[in-house]
Amino acid sequence: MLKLSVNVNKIATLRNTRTLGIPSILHLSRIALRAGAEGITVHPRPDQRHIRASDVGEIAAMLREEFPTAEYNIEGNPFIEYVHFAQDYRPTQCTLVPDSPEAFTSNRGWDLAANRARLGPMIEKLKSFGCRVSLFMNPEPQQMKLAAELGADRIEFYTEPYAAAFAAGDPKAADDYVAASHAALEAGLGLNAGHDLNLHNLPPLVKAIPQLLEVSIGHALIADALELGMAETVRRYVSACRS
Ligand SMILES: CC(=O)[C@@H](O)[C@H](O)COP(=O)(O)O
Ligand SMILES: NCC(=O)COP(=O)(O)O
Repeated sequence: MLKLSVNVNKIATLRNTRTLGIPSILHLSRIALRAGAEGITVHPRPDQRHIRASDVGEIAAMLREEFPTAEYNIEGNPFIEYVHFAQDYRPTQCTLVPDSPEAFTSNRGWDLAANRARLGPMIEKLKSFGCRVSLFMNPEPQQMKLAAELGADRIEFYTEPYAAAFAAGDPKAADDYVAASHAALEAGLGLNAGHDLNLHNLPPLVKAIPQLLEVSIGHALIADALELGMAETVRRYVSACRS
């Protein structure tokens, strides 16, 4: 069954504009998990623009104590601090992403041939911590065999191009992903997907690639949560104004 991992980066983005601790990442993660999400994803970036080092540990402790079957997915370029996160908190899954520290958001998958000397030992180290390792990848069938040879358990398709093509009405939006999924499955890899997935583009992707194991969704999900919660919230504030 396809699992949903809720990416809470954007909750931290809002929280970080004040020093009040609201919205609370822990509280909203609990709500997400109680509503049926199977996991929580964070992407702590070196500049701590959203998720802070302290969040990574606090979420790990909360999941361990309150939701022991939930999956914890930590994404990032495996610089030294990332490795410490994996070693200290033992997430279910390490998703390795090749983004530069100053990148606006994740914007590409790995070039495995160019990074094999770094990734091979890194994957081995992360797996020695008991973590599943997933590589963030463009839908490129020719790279899948090497992903498996480097020791990855899964790949996560970088779905921004799919989301953009879908939004533009391209009927072939998922075709490259389907081709790459065949190569990945053939190589023995599990399949995840993420980036710019939303309520509209997710169902056709799942239909095209029924073998998907996990999607991690943040930006659109948090935006939808604001929209779907706005009317009730305003009703309560109006009522508070009249009380
Ligand atoms: C790895 C990935 O696809 C990302 O979507 C990422 O986790 C989002 O990061 P930001 O929230 O920093 O844009
Ligand atoms: N791995 C993708 C992710 O965690 C969330 O991406 P987005 O939904 O914030 O674009």
